[in-house]
Amino acid sequence: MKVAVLGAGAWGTALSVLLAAKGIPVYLWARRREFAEELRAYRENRAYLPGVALPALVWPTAQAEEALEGAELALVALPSRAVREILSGFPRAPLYVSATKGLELAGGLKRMSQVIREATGVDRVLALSGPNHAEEVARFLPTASVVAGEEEDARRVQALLNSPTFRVYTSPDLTGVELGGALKNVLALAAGMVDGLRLGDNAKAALLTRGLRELVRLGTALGGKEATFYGLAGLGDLLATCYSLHSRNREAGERLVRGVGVEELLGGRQVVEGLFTVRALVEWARAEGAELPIFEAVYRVAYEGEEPLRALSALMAREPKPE
Ligand SMILES: NC(=O)C1=CN([C@@H]2O[C@H](COP(=O)(O)OP(=O)(O)OC[C@H]3O[C@@H](n4cnc5c(N)ncnc54)[C@H](O)[C@@H]3O)[C@@H](O)[C@H]2O)C=CC1
Ligand SMILES: O=C(CO)COP(=O)(O)O
Repeated sequence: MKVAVLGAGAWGTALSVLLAAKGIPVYLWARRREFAEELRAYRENRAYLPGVALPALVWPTAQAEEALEGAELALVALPSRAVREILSGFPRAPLYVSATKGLELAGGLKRMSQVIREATGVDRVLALSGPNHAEEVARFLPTASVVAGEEEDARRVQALLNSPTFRVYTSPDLTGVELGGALKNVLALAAGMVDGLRLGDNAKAALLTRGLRELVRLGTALGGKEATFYGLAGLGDLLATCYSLHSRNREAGERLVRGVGVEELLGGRQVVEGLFTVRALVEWARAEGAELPIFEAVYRVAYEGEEPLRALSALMAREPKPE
């Protein structure tokens, strides 16, 4: 058994640690040769997941052939904007699991499993998503997650990843599981804005509850199942992200209200997926005429320079209506 993990950021590293702890050899692919060498030398990902030792069974490499040759599956933990380009040029794996949380706008909104399928020509693509901060998973704190896709493959991946500290559920709702993971990142930006503005717990609860409603409305319109959005990959991940000090999306929301520009956040070392997702989503929604007031408000603050308080006041001033 050999697994390739593509992407040596926090999440790819945490998943590698998890698999290695189960005795499974992992080839962890990093984009830069010097970085793969650094990982091998220090046996620690000092840039993205400091303080966690890399087990001997994790072999960092920058060579795609070495990572993928003979691998039974590839776990994709790349930033969403890199998935298509990177996988297009790589040798194929028989089975892919997307651990990336994002959306692409290219001739319509695409989920990461669709991007992987298009880039590789491989149909067997699943998604792994849930309330899963890498910092906690890699330290073996109790965590639950969902692997979604075709039943037999989902069961296989469940058996591969499930461990005493990482409980994996299966789901047939690939669309819903992927959308939950991508859309909650936008609400985490909004949560960070509320935190940064010190608007209080009531405001945050209201925003997230109404945001969840918007997420469910959009997610079901895009083909996800309502129940999925109230499960681990929806509400579960929304809570973990919006109330966490680990979350890069929540933190980016705080930084936006402190006046940090979106270009700086987009160009940062760590990926802030919500900023890419909200851009894809709002461009799509405007073209389609879809109404997404909270997602729109996040977009206007991030990309159109609207004052965050003004955007929130506009939400409060909408026509009163039944819940
Ligand atoms: N960090 C976490 O707790 C979790 C992250 N995820 C998802 O996993 C994906 C990866 O996130 P993290 O591992 O947290 O990233 P990270 O922020 O820790 O690191 C970014 C990684 O992306 C690489 N990178 C940057 N630009 C690239 C490019 N153009 N091509 C290839 N690689 C590039 C960097 O070298 C680095 O390895 C994201 O979609 C994220 O939403 C999902 C669950 C948990
Ligand atoms: O998806 C995550 C936890 O489930 C990580 O969230 P951030 O990308 O905001 O850190």
